[in-house]
Amino acid sequence: MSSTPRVWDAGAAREWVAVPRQGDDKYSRGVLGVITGSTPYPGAAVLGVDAAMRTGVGMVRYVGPSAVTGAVLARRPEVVGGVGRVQAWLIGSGMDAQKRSPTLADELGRAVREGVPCVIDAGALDLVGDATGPVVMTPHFRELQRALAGHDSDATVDAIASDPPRWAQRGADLLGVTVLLKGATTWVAHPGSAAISVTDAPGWLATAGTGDVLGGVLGALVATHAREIETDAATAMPALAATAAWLHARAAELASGGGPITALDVAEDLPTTIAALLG
Ligand SMILES: NC(=O)C1=CN([C@@H]2O[C@H](COP(=O)(O)OP(=O)(O)OC[C@H]3O[C@@H](n4cnc5c(N)ncnc54)[C@H](OP(=O)(O)O)[C@@H]3O)[C@@H](O)[C@H]2O)[C@@H](O)CC1
Ligand SMILES: Nc1ncnc2c1ncn2[C@@H]1O[C@H](COP(=O)(O)OP(=O)(O)O)[C@@H](O)[C@H]1O
Repeated sequence: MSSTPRVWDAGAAREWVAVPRQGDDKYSRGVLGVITGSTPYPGAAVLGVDAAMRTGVGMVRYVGPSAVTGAVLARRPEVVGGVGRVQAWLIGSGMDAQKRSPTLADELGRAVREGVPCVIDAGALDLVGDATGPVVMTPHFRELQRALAGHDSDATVDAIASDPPRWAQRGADLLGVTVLLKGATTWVAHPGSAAISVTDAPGWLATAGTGDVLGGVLGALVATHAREIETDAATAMPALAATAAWLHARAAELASGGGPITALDVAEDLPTTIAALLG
């Protein structure tokens, strides 16, 4: 796609944050199903779920091993455990695709084949092609290289790092999904559309777990825009991805104030960031 990339800004982001309408209840606002985390990486589930709830969503249903569910509930008692009806899925953060149990493979397979929008991260990126609903995938450079390995032998980590917008677009075109490519600048690409950039995130964001927080933000935005996605997924999915990256960057800026941050700091500053945006 040769069109000039669009730089996402506050005006654009404001259009894609769902404010509860009078008469809404938790189900009409949207429910996010989450299958993230694992015994080696329980924190990824905690971070993503906390970020999703702080972005604003009717409810989160979490599905995972009992020890990880315990960690999620210890941080967020509002979460409901177990499978149920959802408007979107967030899957893959804090998982290793090489170590997937049959039970987890079954849960992930059912989620991606349900036809609802999916945010696919880290250890579930190999399932992008199995999804039957709209998908936004959220790789960093190494993860995009792995996802494209069977499609384009030129997709090396160095090549992706040297031209992220080109490779985000290539990924979107080859895989037929929205790609949010993480890095110092975040690039969002969708087949046949101009790329979007999200700039000016603080370098302090380069710390463990901030990608898991971004997954939660995006999951909440997707779950609360089911109607818009059903009407026009090609517009909604890239706009929601860019809005998630924009909120994430601004929350990081607020949390940082020029100093170091942790991933949880970013999640904690999401409500204030959203309130300031809605102003
Ligand atoms: N709190 C949580 O639960 C968190 C959970 N997380 C979860 O972890 C999972 C894996 O995510 P990831 O991005 O680390 O995976 P991946 O792309 O395979 O990278 C591995 C590459 O890194 C490199 N490498 C390693 N150490 C290095 C070093 N010291 N210095 C330099 N290089 C080093 C290593 O290189 P090598 O050692 O092989 O040479 C290899 O190339 C994922 O599911 C994510 O969600 C994270 O979000 C964090 C918080
Ligand atoms: N140098 C940087 N400047 C600003 N943001 C960055 C920089 N490096 C990484 N990020 C952002 O930090 C997050 C890191 O996500 P990810 O690589 O998935 O880490 P993790 O797996 O530890 O959560 C992404 O949102 C990415 O865009």
